[in-house]
Amino acid sequence: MNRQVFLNDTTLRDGEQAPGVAFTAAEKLELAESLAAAGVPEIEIGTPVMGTDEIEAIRAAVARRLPVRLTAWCRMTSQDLDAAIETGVSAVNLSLPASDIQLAAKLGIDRGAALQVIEHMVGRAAARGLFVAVGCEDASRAERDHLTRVIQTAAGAGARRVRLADTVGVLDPFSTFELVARLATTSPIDLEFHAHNDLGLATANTLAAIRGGASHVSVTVGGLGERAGNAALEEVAAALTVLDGVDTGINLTALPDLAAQVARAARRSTAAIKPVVGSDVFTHESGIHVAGLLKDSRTYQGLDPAMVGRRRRIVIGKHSGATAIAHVLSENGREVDPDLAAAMVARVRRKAAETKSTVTAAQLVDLYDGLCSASAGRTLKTE
Ligand SMILES: CC(=O)SCCNC(=O)CCNC(=O)[C@H](O)C(C)(C)COP(=O)(O)OP(=O)(O)OC[C@H]1O[C@@H](n2cnc3c(N)ncnc32)[C@H](O)[C@@H]1OP(=O)(O)O
Ligand SMILES: O=C(O)CCC(=O)C(=O)O
Repeated sequence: MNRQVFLNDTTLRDGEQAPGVAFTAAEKLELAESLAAAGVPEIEIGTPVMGTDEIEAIRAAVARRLPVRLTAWCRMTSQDLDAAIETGVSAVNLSLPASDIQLAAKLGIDRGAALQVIEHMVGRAAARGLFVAVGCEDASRAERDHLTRVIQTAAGAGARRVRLADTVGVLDPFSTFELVARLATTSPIDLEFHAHNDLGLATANTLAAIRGGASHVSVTVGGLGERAGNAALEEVAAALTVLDGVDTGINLTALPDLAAQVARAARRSTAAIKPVVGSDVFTHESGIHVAGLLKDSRTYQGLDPAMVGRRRRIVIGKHSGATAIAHVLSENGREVDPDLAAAMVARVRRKAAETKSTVTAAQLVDLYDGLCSASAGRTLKTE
């Protein structure tokens, strides 16, 4: 794909909306600095209307003059916009529901009234010299022609971008592509897609949105966010690089540390199998895989760990074969006697099954030395 894609990281806004997550002002600032250092071009920094603490935290981030756009999330109300203006940010995302379900239940207004609110509030924010994005909450369940009218109204009033949110995570990559492609053909301004991961499709939908014409996508570190979270920054950045050759400007090698920093501040652990940043995603145990990898790493490696600042790791366990065992033993000063290889595989398998764990290098050496002694004893007896 030959065009630029911009990541809007919302770890500090939607990420912090994850249950029980509460970043301190200092953590918010440190995370904003790390995100900027990693090359993220835009950060949704928070929700000013939450009160003075949030306003102060955002103000502190603004004062750092980081080389990123800091955007404040606002409902489409004067109260929210005024709070955002107090923070000193240069950009706001003014959000209004787009679906009939949310317009009726939350605000008690219809589509026509929603368009009037957009025209008025976007005009007000733009007149203050702010970069204005309009957030269409629940766009995935909105009537399509209404979305087109929202985009036209927002653009006419001075908005520079419209964000289409799959707020409850009900799109799949096909419906995402269809939605975004349809709107992109007539949109006079940039489109952003904001995914949620309720069905495990956030990253896939984000990639589909980009194919459909979205120039911007919302992401969070580790996918942290409401309910099942958002599209993970590290997954989207790595996938765009590996699959589409798109340079997002993100330093991929910074992602593991960034994920650890967010996990610490969020008091959340990172799953071992979490793509890109999980502890085990570049670790191999299966005999067939290790034997292949040792000949050519491309056999079982779709993402080069070095690309994201990680290293391949080989461990010994229930599924190890003779090649892997010989390899690890050789690294630990033992050259395996070919006559003992099969017996060694059986011993390793038994040990791993008993301990329900991997076999450490020290344990492996012990097992091998024990096997050698037993074998030497048998030889002596037969002589
Ligand atoms: C999908 C998303 O992620 S949306 C973002 C969600 N983020 C948050 O909720 C941030 C944290 N929230 C808060 O701190 C508080 O809810 C506040 C400060 C925003 C509002 O607090 P309160 O005044 O106590 O309102 P409360 O939380 O009870 O209800 C939300 C109100 O916002 C209104 N509202 C919701 N979305 C919008 C919108 N886009 N535009 C205008 N009003 C809206 C609701 O209708 C409701 O109004 P009501 O009290 O008249 O019914
Ligand atoms: O309207 C927006 O800006 C997006 C809000 C959001 O986080 C969502 O709808 O999931």
